[in-house]
Amino acid sequence: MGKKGNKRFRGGRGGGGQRPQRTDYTEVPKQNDLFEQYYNGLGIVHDSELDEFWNALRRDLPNSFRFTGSRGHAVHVQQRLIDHYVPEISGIEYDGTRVEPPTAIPWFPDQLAWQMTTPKNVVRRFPPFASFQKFLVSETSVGNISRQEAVSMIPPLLMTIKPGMIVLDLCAAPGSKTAQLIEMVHGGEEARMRDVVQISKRKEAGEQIPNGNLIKLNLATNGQEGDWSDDGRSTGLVIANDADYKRAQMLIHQVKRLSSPNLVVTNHDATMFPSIKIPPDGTSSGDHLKTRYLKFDRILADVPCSGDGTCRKNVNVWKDWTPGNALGLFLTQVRILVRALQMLKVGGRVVYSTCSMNPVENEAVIATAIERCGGSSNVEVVDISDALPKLQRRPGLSSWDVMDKTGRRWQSWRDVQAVLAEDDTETLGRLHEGMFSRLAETEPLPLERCMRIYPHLQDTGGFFISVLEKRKEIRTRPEGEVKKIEPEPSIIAAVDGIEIKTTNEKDPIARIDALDETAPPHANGSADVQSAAARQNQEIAPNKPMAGQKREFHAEADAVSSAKRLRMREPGDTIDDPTPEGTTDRQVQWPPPPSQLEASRPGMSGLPGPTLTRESQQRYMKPRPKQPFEEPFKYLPPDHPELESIRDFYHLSPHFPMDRFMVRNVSGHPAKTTYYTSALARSILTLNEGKGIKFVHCGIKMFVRQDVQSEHVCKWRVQNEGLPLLEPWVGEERVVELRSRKTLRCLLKEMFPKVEGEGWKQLGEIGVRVRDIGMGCCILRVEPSEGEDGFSERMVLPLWRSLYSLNLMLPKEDRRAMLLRLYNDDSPLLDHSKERFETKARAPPSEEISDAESEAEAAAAQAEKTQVEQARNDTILRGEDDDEDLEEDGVIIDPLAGESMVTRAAGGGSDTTMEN
Ligand SMILES: C[S@@+](CC[C@H](N)C(=O)[O-])C[C@H]1O[C@@H](n2cnc3c(N)ncnc32)[C@H](O)[C@@H]1O
Repeated sequence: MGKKGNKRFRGGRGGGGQRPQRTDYTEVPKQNDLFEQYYNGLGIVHDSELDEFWNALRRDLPNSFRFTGSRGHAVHVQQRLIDHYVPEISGIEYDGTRVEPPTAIPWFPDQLAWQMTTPKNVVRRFPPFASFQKFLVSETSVGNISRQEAVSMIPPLLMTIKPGMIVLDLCAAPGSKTAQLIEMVHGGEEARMRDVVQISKRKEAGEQIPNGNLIKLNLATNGQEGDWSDDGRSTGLVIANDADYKRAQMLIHQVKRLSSPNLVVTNHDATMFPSIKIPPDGTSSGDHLKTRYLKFDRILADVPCSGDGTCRKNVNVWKDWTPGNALGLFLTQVRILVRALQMLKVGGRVVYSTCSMNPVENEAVIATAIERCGGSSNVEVVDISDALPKLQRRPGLSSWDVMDKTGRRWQSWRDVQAVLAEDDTETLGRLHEGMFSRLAETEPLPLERCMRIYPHLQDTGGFFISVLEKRKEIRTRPEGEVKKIEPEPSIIAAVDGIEIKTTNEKDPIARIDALDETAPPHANGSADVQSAAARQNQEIAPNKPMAGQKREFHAEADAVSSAKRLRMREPGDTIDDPTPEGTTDRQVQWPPPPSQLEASRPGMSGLPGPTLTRESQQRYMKPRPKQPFEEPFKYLPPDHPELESIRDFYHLSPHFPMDRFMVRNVSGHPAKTTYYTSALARSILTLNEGKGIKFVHCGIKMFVRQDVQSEHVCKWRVQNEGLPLLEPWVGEERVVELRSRKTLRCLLKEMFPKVEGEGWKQLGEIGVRVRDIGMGCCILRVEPSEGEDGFSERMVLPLWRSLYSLNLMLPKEDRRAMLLRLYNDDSPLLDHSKERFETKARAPPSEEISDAESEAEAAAAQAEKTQVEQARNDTILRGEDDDEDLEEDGVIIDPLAGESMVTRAAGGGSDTTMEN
């Protein structure tokens, strides 16, 4: 944990300049006439409930948190809360009344989410809470507890994710929902892997086990069906995307502790999320293998929104609420949802959510997106009334009115058109036909199947969720058909121009572009970096662009359109989809990769190309500002000498795949860190290299280079985050088994306990084993056992044996968290290396020690010193430095330090608020 400076959020999202002051919550009056008038008039709750509704919105939000990680592990941490802290807190009195202890959120499965009404500042400062506060801080810092608003936990629960599924989280930062998705994709993985190892060991021992039905033989998995094709490892994938690069980095930090090799993080505008190539399926079409693009089983569209449902924690909502906030986000929300539906498999589901209560951002978006996708025969609003039965909810709205930016209410688009005849475009600037309810239609959508959560129902924030299922491949209607009443803004006009042009084209590829256009490019060519909100503001800018500007946008957009056409004509590429061309997903890529721009220049491709102005060429060719260079992902050949040395030293089973290791540097040489990814992640990274897709993260650290003094010791030490995946396949030669609580406590508490001389005798049941095991990295395996001195939980930890001592290679914060949880011990750690080095420095040179002996000793001392430094680096890298980064982004490690875990940032959401 960082020690530098005050960890309380000081506002701002980095990027230089002065940090804004933190809002003094007591100073913001919780009152806003338009806000109250709009929702009172909408009738979203019965008149008799209105007082309760507004009173709840004005109260502070309870603190809620979730136990994270694999289910088995999360349950152990949760048990500590139940057994120890709940009884302890129940006895505390504050201000003369008994404190309410934390309670499990009733609708969340397995009691893995909790909430507490005691104010944060009381928990932080009132001494009787000190040990509970320490538990929360410690478990949060190591990632076992994640502070998350209760309603924000709902969308992933409605995604019905099964291990092995391909999942996309389109607006993912800061990542609290992504973390839930990752956990689901990895569900049951550890148990499956252990079973596979057991079975292969039994086979090796000569037992006759019939091939095929491994499930029947399972021990740990207890007959669980599912993701067995990769020796039990999860084959699923989570792609987490955010348009904001800094927030994408926050997300990476947030989910790092889950150590998923099945996670890929991208940085794109979701309205034009690029299509991702996957390997051909082996069937051929004519002379060529078909190019295939990734389609998703599940997509989460937790879109940027006005966030008025978060006013219990973001008090500025009271101050800043205007009807224009929602109106300004509508188009972006529709585009994101349409793009999600395009990328979905038939039978797959999109979960759309916002933390806004405004129907313009919710039901209107659902209806407009479904309409654009061809109606309810193509996309169904799923009935989720049976899901999460204990969750109090209200049905989606079927009719509503829309408040324009002056506060005037409109019942229907027809009313707007009537006034439009009088040319009142200034006031009505942001209204769109799609924002209005369609109750008058012959077959209205079953919007009551959407889910609305109001603050007074179960003391939460306000929230909206809808689950959509794709029934058929879709042909999206061009956005231009959704009429707007304002003068055409620049970019939209440009794209509409392209659409009209291309719709008349005979070329089917051009028609695909025309039919499927979901979002216009940005005026400044940096679509992916700019937030949708900022872009939206640009699009609805009332002023017409200057004529010159407009022409340039046409030229740029034409360039892209042409580049897309070229790309689709790559040799061997055919669209791998049985439905007619033009009806399905297409590639969206902005800006096009330089190679395509090269090819799109007149005369380069043999196809008619656009003429780019010099200025726009420069804009595409030069690196875009604020986009840090991402190191490439370079996979190592499985027979790379470094990998062979690893395989031999750790006696890795042949079942462990050696073709999924990669490094992140241009040379592709394993210099410092070797990462591991899932097979699908590898295919995606390699097939899409250089295609303009901005991958910003993938892979877990599996091995880190370590200085060693003996040539027989492997230079690659196992990282804790890679251990759960590797450990089942490591040979017994490098494993130390521990059974006693006392021994583990000693290893956690003491850094570098002595093994040399008689030191090993102090190390209990592992003493002889660690005395005799060769130097280098090994694995400490803690098996659960009955009895007082045993463990209820299985654990695996990296251990380093040097000539003199032994050391758990864990960051200090992990040691402390485990000591507190397993032993209720928060006394300081002991570092034996210091005293040993000091003693050695004081000792007079001994005449009896031979040169060879003293050389060996010096080498060993040096190795041990390196170990100490490495151990400290681990702590710094995973604790202090990261923490410093987080501070920059306004993330607070203290779990009770407010949901401003992340600062206000473009995007809104239950974890953030929209800046308008
Ligand atoms: C409501 S927040 C998402 C919260 C997140 N799902 C979570 O649970 O932690 C919305 C996010 O959308 C991002 N965003 C805004 N416009 C976007 C766009 N056009 N494409 C992708 N992401 C966008 C914002 O940067 C913000 O991080």
